[in-house]
Amino acid sequence: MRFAVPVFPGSNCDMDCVHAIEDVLGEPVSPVWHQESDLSRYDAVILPGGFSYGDYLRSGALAQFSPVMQGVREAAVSGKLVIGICNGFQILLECGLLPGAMLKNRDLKFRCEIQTLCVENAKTPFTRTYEDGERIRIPIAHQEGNYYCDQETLSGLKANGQIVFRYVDENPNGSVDRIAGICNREGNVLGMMPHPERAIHEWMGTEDGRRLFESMLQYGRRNGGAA
Ligand SMILES: NC(=O)CC[C@H](N)C(=O)O
Repeated sequence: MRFAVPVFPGSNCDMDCVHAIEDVLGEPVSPVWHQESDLSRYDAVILPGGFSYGDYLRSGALAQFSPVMQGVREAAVSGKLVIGICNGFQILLECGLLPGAMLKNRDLKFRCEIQTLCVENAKTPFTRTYEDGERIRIPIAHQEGNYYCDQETLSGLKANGQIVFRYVDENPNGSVDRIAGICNREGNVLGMMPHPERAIHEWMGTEDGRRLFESMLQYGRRNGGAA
């Protein structure tokens, strides 16, 4: 399974994502500069965290116009797996591949710490090796992770099983309904604020992120390489 990691000016978790795929899966993975627009040779896309375009205007607001987002849209529409982590999630919201918006953290502070999450839907291609209701520990690191959507959108997310992760012990950023990660209706596009790529080795303090990448590979293989 071939993974692409788009790199925007200001991305800073791109190589962590590349290492996660190499270390956990041993699958081919390439950083792709944001000016490329053709991602057709890849089976899955990981939009990494960071501060694309310096978070100017709003996090992810400018990155949505990078040429590589054309390739990301095509991958999403064709059913390939697309995951946005932190700034990647913010970009997916800005470009409309996922519903809702991100506000500044309720306390206006950058929060960088391990959080306990509940896996709310273990049937997605990204969570199939977890259990429904399982508690996992994954770090967050953001200042604009206060997920917001209106009541109608929230009802739709709940009804369709699109809430994939929720914060458990506390709500670190003030997100609606303690949301930490959501997917699209089809389930092939996931956005999450916590960083699974920072949770893949014991020395990182938690290895609970490994199974997310393993889930993607398992799903991709069952679907003939391409997800
Ligand atoms: N690690 C990240 O991707 C966090 C950066 C993000 N732009 C923020 O809201 O702070």
